[in-house]
Amino acid sequence: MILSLKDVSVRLSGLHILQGISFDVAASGITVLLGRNGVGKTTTLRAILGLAPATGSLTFEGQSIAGQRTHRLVQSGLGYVPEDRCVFAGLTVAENLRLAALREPNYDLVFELFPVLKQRLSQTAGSLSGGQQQMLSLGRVLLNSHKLLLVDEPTKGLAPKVVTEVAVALELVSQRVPVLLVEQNLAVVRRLAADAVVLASGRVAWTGSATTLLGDASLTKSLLGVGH
Ligand SMILES: Nc1ncnc2c1ncn2[C@@H]1O[C@H](COP(=O)(O)OP(=O)(O)OP(=O)(O)O)[C@@H](O)[C@H]1O
Repeated sequence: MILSLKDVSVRLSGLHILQGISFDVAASGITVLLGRNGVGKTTTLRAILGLAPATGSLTFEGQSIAGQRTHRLVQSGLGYVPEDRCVFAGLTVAENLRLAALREPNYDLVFELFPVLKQRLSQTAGSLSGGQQQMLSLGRVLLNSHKLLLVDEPTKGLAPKVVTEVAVALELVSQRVPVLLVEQNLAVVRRLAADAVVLASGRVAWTGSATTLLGDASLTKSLLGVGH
């Protein structure tokens, strides 16, 4: 495992959003974090990154990271792709990438994974399709070497064909770097995820293989409230 949470709690505005959650993230492939709307998935990612005030134990590569400042966590190898596709709409693809680049950016990797970005370097990011913007968002993080990526709902609001493109992109990314993925689209989860963690009412309600979870219709319905 690369990341471990033990008894992590978060209170926001007096509400006990995460109530002592524990789970591990595998050192390779994709671990998917699931749960109904508002259950605390984004808050979990924010707690890992030091962006939400958490108590409990957080261990990254065997070292405690509880209470560490966000910039230190990023320096030590945590990458974050937030839900809102943080691209600068008025800047070109090349400019977006240049702004994200730290020491020794790996443009070759980004262009190998997402050739479309190389073809559209001089196009403004705002005029890219939703899927292309998501690839730019992932590309901006992948320019710099990370040991674990936290990716929040990358397929949200995308058309079905584009969802598949982003899923393929994530699959390629996960061959290079492990990913903790928040994803609501169960077809994407089925395609990508080896391990699943389900949150419910601020707690971990289930952990196991995504295939097992999605293969059990009544479990999926009771945990996620959806049939499939
Ligand atoms: N800064 C905040 N102050 C107060 N409450 C908050 C704050 N941020 C989030 N919350 C609440 O915490 C709960 C969990 O939110 P969070 O965004 O983590 O859920 P989520 O599982 O990612 O939801 P979704 O699937 O809808 O994106 C929600 O009820 C939300 O309203």
